[in-house]
Amino acid sequence: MASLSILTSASLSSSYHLIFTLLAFLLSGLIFLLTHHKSKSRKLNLPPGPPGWPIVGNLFQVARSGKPFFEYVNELRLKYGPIFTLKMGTRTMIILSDAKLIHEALVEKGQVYATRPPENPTRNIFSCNKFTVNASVYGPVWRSLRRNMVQNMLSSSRLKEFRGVRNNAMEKFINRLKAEAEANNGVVWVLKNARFAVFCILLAMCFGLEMDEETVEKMDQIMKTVLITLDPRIDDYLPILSPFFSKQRKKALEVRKKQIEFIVPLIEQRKRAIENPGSDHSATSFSYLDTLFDLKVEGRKSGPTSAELVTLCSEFLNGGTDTTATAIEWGIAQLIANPQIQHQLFDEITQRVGNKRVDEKDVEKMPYLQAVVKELLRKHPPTHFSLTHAVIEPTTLAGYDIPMEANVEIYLPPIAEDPKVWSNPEKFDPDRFISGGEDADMTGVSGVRMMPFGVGRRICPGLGMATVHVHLMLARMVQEFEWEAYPLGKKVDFTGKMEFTVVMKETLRAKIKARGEEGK
Ligand code: HEM
Repeated sequence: MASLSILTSASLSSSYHLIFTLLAFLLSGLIFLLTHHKSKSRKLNLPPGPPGWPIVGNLFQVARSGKPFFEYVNELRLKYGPIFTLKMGTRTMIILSDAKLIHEALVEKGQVYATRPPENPTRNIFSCNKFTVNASVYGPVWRSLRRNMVQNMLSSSRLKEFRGVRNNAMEKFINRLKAEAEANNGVVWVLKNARFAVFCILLAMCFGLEMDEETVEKMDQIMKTVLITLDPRIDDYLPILSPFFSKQRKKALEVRKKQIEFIVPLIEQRKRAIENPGSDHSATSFSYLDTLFDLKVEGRKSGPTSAELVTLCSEFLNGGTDTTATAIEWGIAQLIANPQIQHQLFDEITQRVGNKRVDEKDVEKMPYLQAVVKELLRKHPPTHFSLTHAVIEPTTLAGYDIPMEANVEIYLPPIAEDPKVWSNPEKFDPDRFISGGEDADMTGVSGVRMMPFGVGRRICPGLGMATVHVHLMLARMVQEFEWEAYPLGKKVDFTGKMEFTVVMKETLRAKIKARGEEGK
């Protein structure tokens, strides 16, 4: 979620295999030395285990496997169980994938596990030395930034104030889908359009300015370039190699400069609009920026600098865009693969709202829609890893030492697919939450069963807003259109691919048919 590049660990994307495979062979000797030196000197207090214990994989092996990182981790999990260690160059990664262990760490010992590990130099450029909610270490800066974001933007009362923004974005979204379908024989791209709709909502909330499509596209382009620049590189794991990456560092600084040059004028525009009320017709009543201009950060005399404002706005935009759009893509894929679920959802919408457009207030009267969204987030958590955690002091978990310098990675999918907890976990079955009586508490307070938003002190603060967006978008999409596979009859391929989030490997194209006036 997670890094303004919010999803630090999740962005260990398959793309880095290419770089790794080339470089790793040359560097294998070096890695071997580093790995062995570190594992001997760390003196982990661990129970006896198979050969190679406690470190079950390293950078070289990950690269050599040629597999996406999450697939590699999943194989190790099946072999070594719910807690194991990878030595990724100079970094120690402890991977957790068991609900009880995660509850113990993130909820019961929440404060101990509430910090973040040091960032690499590229990330530091974009996070202004960790001046964001997601990257800041557990302490006064994190508390001030998070409190501000939650209380002033994401609380349920604040969220209601942006209902108009969401309704506008939904109308644009439906019209874009209609126009694309008209131009392409009824065929539309799902992720791209969903992404655009969420991005428009977040932009309006963030800057308090109505933007034309060109500005939105430009901003989107910049955000994507930033995310690509933040993709992990081999020198993140072996800093000794950083002199070989000076070109990439220079490029990162250029991208940062462009980002600042594009966003600062928008910040200035918002400032002028607040200082001279009524002077700017594109200005709306309230925005995230307004809360940041006067932000008091514990332990600091002055408010955020321009560069820090750019970083905080980017965090707000990135945190909720790809994550939400990814959920929509998987959701529509499941509705296509399960037409009876789509029918049942459409029936509920028609019964509850009749001829009018679904509004977010209607969602509470729609138990089946709620069940579909829960099942979607259980079966397809948009990120397969939570953000990387670290401990504020050395501790132990299940008898393992957890040292302060370790990256604690939470691998999410096995939790929501545990057959001890879920009946028939493979099946996409919203009814499990209705007649099946299963429970989907996503906060993990009383026990972890599924955790698409993380749990504990660093749980995603956007949980409430994201679920409003997913409910509303899915409901509007199903109310307006019937969704079918493209080409017609094609079986949906549910293989995932790790990018910033875990998207569908075969980007979803769907055939849509307007439902006609009687359906609205
Ligand atoms: C379906 C949509 C979303 C998903 C699946 C999601 C998922 C996550 C996850 C897994 C984390 C990491 C939690 C941890 O560190 O243990 C996270 C953190 C975070 N998310 Fe989200 N997120 C979503 C939407 C949003 C939205 C809409 C926003 C705000 C605009 C947002 C802002 C953040 C922030 C700021 C953090 C860092 C929290 C901290 O470190 O204290 N997310 N999210």
